[in-house]
Amino acid sequence: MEIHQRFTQWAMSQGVEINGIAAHRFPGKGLGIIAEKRHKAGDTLLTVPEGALRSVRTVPKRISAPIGSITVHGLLAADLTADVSPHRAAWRAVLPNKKDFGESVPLMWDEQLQQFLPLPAKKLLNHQKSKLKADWQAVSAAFPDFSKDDYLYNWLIVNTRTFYYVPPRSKKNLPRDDCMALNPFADYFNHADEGCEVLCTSTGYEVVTDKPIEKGTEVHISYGSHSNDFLLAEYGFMLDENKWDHVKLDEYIIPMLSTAQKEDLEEKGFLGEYTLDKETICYRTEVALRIICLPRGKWNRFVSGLDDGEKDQPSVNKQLLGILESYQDDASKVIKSIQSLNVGLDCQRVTLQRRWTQIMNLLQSAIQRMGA
Ligand SMILES: C[S@@+](CC[C@H](N)C(=O)[O-])C[C@H]1O[C@@H](n2cnc3c(N)ncnc32)[C@H](O)[C@@H]1O
Repeated sequence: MEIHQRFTQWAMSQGVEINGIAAHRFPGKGLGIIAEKRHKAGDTLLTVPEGALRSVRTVPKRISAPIGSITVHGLLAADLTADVSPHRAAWRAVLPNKKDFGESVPLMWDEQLQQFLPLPAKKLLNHQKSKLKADWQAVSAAFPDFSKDDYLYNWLIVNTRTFYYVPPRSKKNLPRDDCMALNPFADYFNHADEGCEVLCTSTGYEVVTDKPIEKGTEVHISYGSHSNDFLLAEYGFMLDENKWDHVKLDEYIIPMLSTAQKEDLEEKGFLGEYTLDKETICYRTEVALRIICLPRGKWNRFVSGLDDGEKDQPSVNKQLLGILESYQDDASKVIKSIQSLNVGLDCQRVTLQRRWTQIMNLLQSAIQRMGA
């Protein structure tokens, strides 16, 4: 852990204040943060001053000027790729390596394996691919000596380690995707579905405990209310216990709708985003299923709140059950296909199977709740 001690010293020299926590290796998670003493709820564990962040404001002109217009993500990745400064060597030394990303992040997987990601993860992946392509086009034109491999590595560093950040006194409204900064030492924190509070103030960041934490246990923050498909596509991991996990039923419901039904749903703002979580199906799904199985007048009364829909619930449930069962059949076929695949790494195929098993479990719980 010598490199971590060196980095910790360096971070403190940049004004970072660390209270009773340290970097620690956790199996299956890389590095994370461990409590070195007992903390009570409301304790400030970490303060990172504005001046220690790496953001759009700290990118030198010699990097930004030749590139011109580009996302903040793409620019920070270019800045990291060019960075050989001894000043930040201690920080570079504690970052994950290319092999870590190669195993975990779907963007690095064989395309044949990527095809087996659940649709929401695949959509995020496609978005990443087009963002990366545009960023690399702009950066490689300005810096033809950069290796694509190094740029991709740094692009993933930015993707997996930045915090939401709006530079103070920004004149223009940055798009959400561009609000990001690298945050030394804070970027050691791993994610859980609930974690310490991360406060972004005008002077920097603070991490404050949300509950008492025992000495020797891992301390988490929450990267957001993310499903496992999101965590997998964006960060290359999934949680076993994730209260925000859900599956989308759009692939099954939308093809069942006629053009007129889609138009009606669109007009009322209910087309798509049909979600099943650990406890319920969402109201949007109820509305879509009812347009399929009820006469138009009844559907209108339900949507306008004149009918609570109780009497028609059995027909809706029957419709839903059929959908959940065919989704289950498909998921079990996907798992079998992954088992017979010969591409990619074992750990990647295991991750995919784990995700599809989680999906099967979500579907099974919903079926059981319906009393089927
Ligand atoms: C901000 S970094 C956290 C520090 C990182 N673990 C490291 O080794 O440097 C985010 C990355 O940590 C890993 N990670 C975060 N939370 C995790 C968790 N609960 N389980 C497994 N890996 C996790 C993922 O690889 C993710 O892309």
